[in-house]
Amino acid sequence: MKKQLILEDGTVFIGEGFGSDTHTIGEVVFNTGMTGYQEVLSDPSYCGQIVTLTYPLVGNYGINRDDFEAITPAIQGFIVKEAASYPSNWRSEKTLHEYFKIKNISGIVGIDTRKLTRIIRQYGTLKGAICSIDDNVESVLEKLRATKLRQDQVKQVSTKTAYPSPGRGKRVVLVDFGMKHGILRELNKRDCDVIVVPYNTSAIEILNLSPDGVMLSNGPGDPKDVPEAIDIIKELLGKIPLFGICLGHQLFALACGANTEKMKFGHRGSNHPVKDLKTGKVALTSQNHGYTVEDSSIENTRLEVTHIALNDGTIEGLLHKDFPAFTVQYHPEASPGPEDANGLFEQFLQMIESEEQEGAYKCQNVQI
Ligand SMILES: NC(=O)CC[C@H](N)C(=O)O
Repeated sequence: MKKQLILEDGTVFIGEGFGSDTHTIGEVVFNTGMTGYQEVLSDPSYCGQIVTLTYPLVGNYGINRDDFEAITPAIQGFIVKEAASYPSNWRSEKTLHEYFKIKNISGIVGIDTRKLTRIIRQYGTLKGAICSIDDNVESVLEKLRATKLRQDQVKQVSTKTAYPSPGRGKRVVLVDFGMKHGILRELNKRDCDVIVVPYNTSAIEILNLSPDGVMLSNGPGDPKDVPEAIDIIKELLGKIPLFGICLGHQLFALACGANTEKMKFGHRGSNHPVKDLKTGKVALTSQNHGYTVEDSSIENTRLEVTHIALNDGTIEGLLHKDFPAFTVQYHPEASPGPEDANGLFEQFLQMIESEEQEGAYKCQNVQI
């Protein structure tokens, strides 16, 4: 079935449909990774977004049972240049088309994704619709422009109930704002005894689980749409070691009095260079974000900028000057992408260890 991709600036692309035939509207964003499409399409941070990949060949190694970042994908649609009909890999169980059909997600193939990316880079992130070739462009455009994108994505993708992911090491409460399972895998790999909790779990409930440290996960949407999470982090700060990733980093910054702003087209890919300002070392990182911590807002806080993006100088890492807490805008768990920054999980565990030795952050005064 032929489909069209209509952008809010009026551009129309014609392509072939794959997956579900449902019409879909979302924010169109591009990812520059050359591999890792399965992790991208299942990353909950893309909730509400239609993703295009700049790399032209997609689906070559199929879809397997192991590489999901979440079991239920939250993306709104997928735009590719070429989707492999005959994947070749021993782990492959389905084609992209079969998977999208089962999950009822709309895809479009045969699109000039480089042209599309140039439009997004020039215009900024914009709304788009994937619909049937028979739909009237003017009426789709009218609907598209009138559509207000949802603001409750974190609520949509966060777990509804807490669950354990056991280990024999440090006890970590992982707050799920739309967690990529890669984060949980990295913690479990280091033998952490993890309890994953919903995004709106109160600070008291978290502390009553007697964690040694708290992780703030990645997640979709604008951090300012989750004020309850900002309040929870404010309460946790200084009581327990904290480590935040991506949305967790942005929420932490807001909780510490800094500000966040929307970027023109964001950072999404697995090849973003980030500089550690202390060591001068550069790591290649996996990224997926459309918001950033505003540079000038750091001045009046107790935060120190530890990392910056080499492509545009935006903030990529923060450290609290008074309390054991640090966060990064990029993804040390990779999935997909380079593992240069993987050591941050060790850094988190070392931070917990040294706080324990000092005996400073044993949760005193917590009411049960
Ligand atoms: N991966 C993430 O956690 C993304 C954070 C936030 N939703 C953004 O787009 O900036």
